[in-house]
Amino acid sequence: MGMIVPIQGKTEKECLDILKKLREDQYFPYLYAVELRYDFLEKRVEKLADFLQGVRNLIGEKKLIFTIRTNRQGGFYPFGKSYFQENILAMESGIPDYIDLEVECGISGRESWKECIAMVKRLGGKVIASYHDFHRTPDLKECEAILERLSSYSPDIVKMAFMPKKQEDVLNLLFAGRRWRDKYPKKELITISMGEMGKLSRLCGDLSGSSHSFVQIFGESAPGQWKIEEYLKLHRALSARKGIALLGFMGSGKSTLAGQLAVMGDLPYFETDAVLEQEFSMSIKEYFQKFGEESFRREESRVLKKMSGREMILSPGGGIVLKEENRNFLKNYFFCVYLKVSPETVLQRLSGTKNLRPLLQDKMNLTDITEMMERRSAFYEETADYILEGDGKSISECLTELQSVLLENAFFPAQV
Ligand SMILES: Nc1ncnc2c1ncn2[C@@H]1O[C@H](COP(=O)(O)OP(=O)(O)O)[C@@H](O)[C@H]1O
Ligand SMILES: O=C(O)C1=C[C@@H](OP(=O)(O)O)[C@@H](O)[C@H](O)C1
Ligand SMILES: [Mg+2]
Repeated sequence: MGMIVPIQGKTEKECLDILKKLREDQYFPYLYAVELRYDFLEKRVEKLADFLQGVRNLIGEKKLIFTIRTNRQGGFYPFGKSYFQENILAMESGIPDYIDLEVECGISGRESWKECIAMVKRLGGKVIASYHDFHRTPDLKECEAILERLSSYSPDIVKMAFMPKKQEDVLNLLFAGRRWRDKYPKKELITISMGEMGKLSRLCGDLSGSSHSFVQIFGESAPGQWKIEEYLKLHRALSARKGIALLGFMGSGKSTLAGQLAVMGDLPYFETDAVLEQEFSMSIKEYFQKFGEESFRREESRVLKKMSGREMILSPGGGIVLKEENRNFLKNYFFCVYLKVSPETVLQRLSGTKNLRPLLQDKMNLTDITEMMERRSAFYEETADYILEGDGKSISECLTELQSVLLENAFFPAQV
């Protein structure tokens, strides 16, 4: 789960000062995004593009969420026509990555939201369709209906935050999110049960399907937010997904990158192939010759199932995703990165290698590699939490990208 820090300065200068402090903070590399709560500003910003550029200069490549929380949904901005205008103006600067748009469910005016969302997208922005109630939690059925209504606007992220009055409220919200996420596994979701009672909801995204959590460094923007240092520790302890798995076709660089990543993160490193080679005292090539692929796949799955519950870097064989049970296991226990490369890259990297893959023995040509890759690529994509486009990137470029993705998803070991 990626951590998002809200910025709530009352003036432009205060926001920029907070961001300067944030940039120097030891936890800055761990952030997924910074949320600028525009409604906290006491005065409308005259030169919004300049202000946002100042923000961007301070946060570098971190994602920026521009949020105007209105007085209808727990914020300070008076709802009206200018709500849409300010959001569009912000996006016209081309600087925010996301615009948070409060979507009113069950009232007329759907067209205004649709228009605004279309405009944000046309300007190159992404949309978080959000819905908050700081006083209550709707029942399970209504939570589910709200999620459907929010997703009917085709936003990039759906966000729902409610205040619980009883324990059941927390569970209902989480359950509604879980069901929604199972229905739309590739869509992103943030579900929050607020206050002390709901604090667990901010930590258990693996269970509830929630992708990100708002945390505090300089004070909370909504009740129940964890302090970043608490969040990092607790999330790691509670999450079933403790490992990091590198997936991809033969030659995509799994073994190479996993080995180096393990050193960088001081983590144990496992290769399903190496475990099997040791167990059977023979190379993978010899195993294929003696026992065939079917037997190899059985043994490979067996070894994989032993790899849960520990922090580690895992480099499985490229064919691990062929079995559904393996894909599910990987999704449940690992943050999965798909190293995506073209058939040309595979051919170039594996031609002349001593470690000849048995499945490519008579197939070291573009046509056969392409065909085999096409049979697998949907499985890699389905299993991946992140896709790293590897063509043309050096090993060290891949490592740098991997490290920041893992930090931003609270997966790399805390060095703080
Ligand atoms: N980013 C990269 N750029 C260039 N060569 C690479 C890169 N990553 C891996 N390689 C090389 O490609 C070959 C296959 O890499 P390997 O890690 O064994 O892949 P896999 O485990 O996915 O089959 C090795 O010779 C390795 O040095
Ligand atoms: O893709 C595959 O089916 C295989 C990939 C190999 O590992 P690498 O992906 O590390 O080459 C190895 O497990 C075996 O030869 C089968
Ligand atoms: Mg390998």
